[in-house]
Amino acid sequence: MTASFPTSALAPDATTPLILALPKGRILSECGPLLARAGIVPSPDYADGDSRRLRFPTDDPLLDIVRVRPFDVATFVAFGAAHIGICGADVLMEFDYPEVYAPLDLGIGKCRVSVAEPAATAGTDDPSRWSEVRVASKYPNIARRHYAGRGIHAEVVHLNGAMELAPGLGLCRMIVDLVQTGSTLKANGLVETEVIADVTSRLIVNRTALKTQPEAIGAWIARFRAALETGG
Ligand SMILES: Nc1ncnc2c1ncn2[C@@H]1O[C@H](COP(=O)(O)OP(=O)(O)OP(=O)(O)O)[C@@H](O)[C@H]1O
Ligand SMILES: O=P(O)(O)OC[C@H]1O[C@H](OP(=O)(O)OP(=O)(O)O)[C@H](O)[C@@H]1O
Repeated sequence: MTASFPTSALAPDATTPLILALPKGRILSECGPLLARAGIVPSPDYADGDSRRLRFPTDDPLLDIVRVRPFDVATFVAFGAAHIGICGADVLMEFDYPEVYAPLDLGIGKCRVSVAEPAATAGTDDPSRWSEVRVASKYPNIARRHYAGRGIHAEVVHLNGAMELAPGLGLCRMIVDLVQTGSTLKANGLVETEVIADVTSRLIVNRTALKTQPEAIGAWIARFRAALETGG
């Protein structure tokens, strides 16, 4: 997908802050220590769970943080609304934005994108004979690409959560979803049958911003790299 974006955010003057997009939820809590090691000190209300504010200054007048949904981080960065971000490789795979460059694996948010199906029927059919399959997923592009690679047309039912219910209720034959411990699959009578990709969170940057502000953005990449090295 190609993002065409306004260029105003990409070539700010020397006093306009860069914008770092962070994902709400589990990655945000996991990346706290990394942000601290990178020397990023958000304003105090950033930690206030009740605050409805979405954009926060930091102690660096040239860096602001925006807090967005995990799935939207790549889109904010691809369109140049944010210059830098942190998001899961699952999200990068799903959107596949050419404008997004992911220079660093942050090693947090480990999980995998997998295919799962009911334990009762797993292995009872030969998928190489299928021409189509109905799959429920929050990742329609990943799911379609995965099956297309095997010559199978995937009809994807797009769900945003509780995917594990779908096969048992007759909505689909399989699901493509994130698996970490496997406990959600187990609790819902499903088994993981294929791993499509291993996932960790990445530091991402907008390619045009990197070209127009190589020193500022390059310095942030270097700070995150150093923070990873000092974190062991
Ligand atoms: N067990 C897991 N389940 C889901 N996501 C995980 C897991 N482990 C790591 N992650 C990472 O966290 C990201 C999603 O975080 P989280 O589950 O907090 O958000 P979400 O439920 O997808 O968001 P939203 O509230 O917007 O629906 C994923 O993109 C993935 O990279
Ligand atoms: O293998 P596990 O450790 O059980 O983790 C996997 C579960 O975690 C995610 O859901 P999440 O908790 O984000 O809830 P959601 O349905 O709101 O996305 C994912 O969609 C799985 O349901």
